[in-house]
Order: sequence, then C-alpha cells, then structure tokens
Amino acid sequence: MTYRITVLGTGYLGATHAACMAELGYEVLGVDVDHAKVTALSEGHVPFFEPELEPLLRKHVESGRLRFTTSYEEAAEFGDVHFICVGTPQRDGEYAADMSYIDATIESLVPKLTRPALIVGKSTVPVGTASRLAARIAELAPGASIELAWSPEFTREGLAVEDTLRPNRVVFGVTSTHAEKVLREVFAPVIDAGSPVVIADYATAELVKVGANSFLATKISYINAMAELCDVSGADVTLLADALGYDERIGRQFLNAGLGYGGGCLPKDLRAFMARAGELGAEETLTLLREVDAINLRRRQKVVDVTADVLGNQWVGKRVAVLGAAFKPNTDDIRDSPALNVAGRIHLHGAMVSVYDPKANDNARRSFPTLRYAESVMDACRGAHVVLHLTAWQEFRELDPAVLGEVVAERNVVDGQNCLDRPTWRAAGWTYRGLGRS
Ligand SMILES: NC(=O)C1=CN([C@@H]2O[C@H](COP(=O)(O)OP(=O)(O)OC[C@H]3O[C@@H](n4cnc5c(N)ncnc54)[C@H](O)[C@@H]3O)[C@@H](O)[C@H]2O)C=CC1
Ligand SMILES: O=C(O)[C@H]1O[C@H](OP(=O)(O)OP(=O)(O)OC[C@H]2O[C@@H](n3ccc(=O)[nH]c3=O)[C@H](O)[C@@H]2O)[C@H](O)[C@@H](O)[C@@H]1O
Repeated sequence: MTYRITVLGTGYLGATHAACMAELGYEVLGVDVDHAKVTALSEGHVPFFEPELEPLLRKHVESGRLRFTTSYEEAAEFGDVHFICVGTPQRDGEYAADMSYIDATIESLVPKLTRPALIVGKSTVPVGTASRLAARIAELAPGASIELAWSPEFTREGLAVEDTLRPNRVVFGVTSTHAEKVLREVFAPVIDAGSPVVIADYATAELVKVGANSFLATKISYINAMAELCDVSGADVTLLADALGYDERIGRQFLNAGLGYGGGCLPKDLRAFMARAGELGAEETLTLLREVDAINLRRRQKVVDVTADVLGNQWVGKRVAVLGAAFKPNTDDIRDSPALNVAGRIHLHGAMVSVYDPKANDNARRSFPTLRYAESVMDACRGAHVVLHLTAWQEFRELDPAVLGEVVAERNVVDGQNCLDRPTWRAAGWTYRGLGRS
C-alpha cells in the first residue's frame, strides 16, 4: 500500500523529514504555522543551512511530490500517516520541555480527520507524553480509527539528509500490530537497506531518544572532566581520548574535549530529562544528569578564564577575534551556541569582540546584535590581541597561521575545539592554548 504523508512542523527536523519522505517515493504535504517558512519551502528554498537538503527539496517540490501548507484542513484531508515534528524547546525559566506545540498539533489535526489515520510522533518528548496524547486523541475522536505511534528521530544537523535516509536504527513505539505494520511499510526502503528496527512500547521509545542524547552529553562531559585533570597534570586530553577510543567498548566518537556541547537538542533534552526524572522521583538519574550539565556549562567559563589569562587579565582596550558562532560546524544553527555564549561573556567584560562564522553570522546578529560581525576570518582577526577558535569549521582548521599572523596585533590563539595543528601554529610564532592540552 502506498501512503500519503503529512509532516507537521517544518523546521530543521520536519523540512528534512518531508524532503526525505518524498525521496523515498511518497507524496508529502508539509504543514507549518509559520507562513514565511511555508512560502520559502514552497518555492524550493530551505530557510536554514543544511548541506544536501536544498537540492533534494527543490527536486521534489518541482516534481509536485512535495508541497507545503499552513492548513490543517488540507493536512487532515490529504494524509494517511501524519508525522509530528514540531519543536519541544526548554520552557522559559524552567528545565521542563514546552509541550504546547505538540499539544496544538493534536488539537488542530484530530478533530478534522474524517478517515483512518496513523499519527507518528517524531519530536523529542518527556517519557509519558505518548500515552497522554493517545488518551487525548480518544477523547477528541471517540471510536475513530486514529492511532498514535512514537518514532523518535536521531539525525544530526549537518548530516541530516544522510542520517534520515540511512538511519543507524529506527524505533517504533506502538500499541498495536497494525501501527507496526504501517510503520514497517512506510520505512520499508530504509529497513530493506539494512537499518535495524526496534519495536517498543511508548515509554521505551521515548526513553531511547532522551537516553541517547543524555549518553552523548555524558560522554562529552566525561572527557571534559578529564581535560581539567590534564590541565593540572600536564597531560594531553586529545592523546588521552585517542588512546581511550581504541577500546571498542569506549569508542573515539564524542570524546572531543573543549568548549562543551550546545545546540537545539543536547542541552534542552538533558534538562527536560532532569525535570521529568525529578517529577517521577528518579533521583539517581537526576543526580547524574545534573553533574553532566554543570560540567558542560563550566567549560564556557573555562574558555573565558584562559582568554583572561592570555590577556594578562586586562579586558578593556583588547580586541578579541571569535572564529565561529554556530553551535557546531556545517550548520547555521546558533541555539545554545557555546561560541556565542563565550563571545557574549567577553563582550560584557569590556573587550572588543569581532565574530566571524561562514554560515551563522546572520542568525547570530539577530540574537546578539551588540557584537561586531566580520565578513571574513581576516576581517575578524585584524588587530586582535587573541584569536578564539570556537566552532570547528573546516575553513578554520585549514587556516595558515603565518598569513593570519600578519594581521593580528598579538599572536595568541585559544583553541576551544582542540583541533588546530598545535605544532604548525607554534612554529609560526603563536602562543597556543588548548583546553586540557596546554
Ligand atoms: N534539529 C534536529 O536535528 C533534530 C530535532 N529533533 C527534535 O525535533 C523537534 C523539532 O526540532 P527542530 O526541527 O529543530 O525545531 P524547529 O524550531 O526548527 O522547528 C519546529 C517547527 O514547528 C513549527 N510549528 C510550531 N507549532 C506548530 C503547529 N502547531 N503546527 C505546525 N507547525 C508548528 C514551527 O513554526 C517550526 O517551523 C524537537 O523536539 C527536537 O528535539 C530530533 C532530532 C533531530
Ligand atoms: O536530538 C537531536 O536533535 C540530535 O542531537 C544531536 O545532534 P546535533 O545537536 O545535531 O549535534 P551533535 O553532533 O550531537 O553535537 C552536539 C554538540 O556536542 C558537541 N560535541 C560533539 C562531539 C564531541 O566529541 N564533543 C563535543 O563537544 C558539538 O560541538 C555540539 O555542540 C545528536 O547527535 C543526534 O543524534 C540527535 O538526533
């Protein structure tokens, strides 16, 4: 059977999911409440930077297989399978996730459905959400053939198309064999290509997602705690991570020490998990995650402290070049960006901060308008007393320190990502400071 698919919420996750579902051969309708986003997507334009997404989107928009709308009536009429991809951000002033967008999708869609449907949650949610929504669906449409499943998403920004088309696993949280059958059919192309399938209850499916992100965050905070020890003992955290990573039980990925993690997911998912663990009385979970978060946040101050040390604790009159604004390379996403957080703190100390990012300058300017934004690395570094390398873009890794040395006031570099070639920079006369590898 071929299904018609809607994707509710077309941000980073939903726009990618919609284009990839079209690539798998389905007719897809993307739905968003943001008119400007719907207009841009309908014209084949992705309103954010994600490698490989725009050509894929344009191809399917032009063929007519992929359309976008703001109308839930149209979505209800069109779809057999409805994917929920709206945001679940941290609530203002709290750790818990804001579930209002998720709730709104159910309230908008379900009363308008006139034929059987499977609603599939993909957004990241606190454990217990799916059973709560299933009960709400039964209230809104008693007796109707409307089912709910939860299938969390594990894509990484910057690699989202590849991750969606070739996921390392698919997880289906279901309460019926019918829902499992539909999902197996919808995802048949990826399952047939070798992605393992995990069939689970709602709660387990929800926990796989937050469990995965919390584990990744824990791994990063672990190596950052080791970086602190390396600083005081003279060891090198990069070498340590390489050696640890050869043990397959540990693995080298997510053992890069530095500025700590950021982004629209790891930080807020960890905090939402903490909030939920607290509500459910899971003290051990809460204790562990609280430390992971605290270690992570201290990394930002650590970069500020190292910079202060390099500048002889003099901020006023000093120029600081910040290379990077996105929370990681290959995206223009600045949500909870460690780089911008550090730039903001240094600006508040009174130094003159000049930020450059290959893709995220515009987003950064909108959120941090008081910082100065440069058009190039050279522009950012001109006259700088210290250069901070805070987002590991390839462009920054390939910089020639001898050339850059010609424009700065002083040859000081703080490598917040621990990935510049230290010997090359030192050979070019720079004072190099890493984090956990001084
Ligand atoms: N960004 C990513 O790579 C990944 C995100 N996730 C999860 O996916 C969810 C979405 O994240 P992002 O795409 O990053 O957020 P986002 O903020 O980029 O996109 C959310 C979209 O939902 C729209 N929206 C809000 N209310 C709506 C409604 N009632 N109906 C239709 N659309 C509505 C917004 O206008 C926005 O376009 C979150 O739960 C996140 O944790 C999971 C895996 C990867
Ligand atoms: O739930 C989500 O939205 C997604 O969150 C993360 O993906 P993403 O936020 O795109 O970014 P990551 O590649 O995980 O990086 C997160 C942060 O950790 C930092 N990081 C990563 C690896 C490392 O070794 N050290 C480190 O500090 C990165 O610089 C970045 O700030 C997960 O990796 C995805 O599996 C998940 O689907």
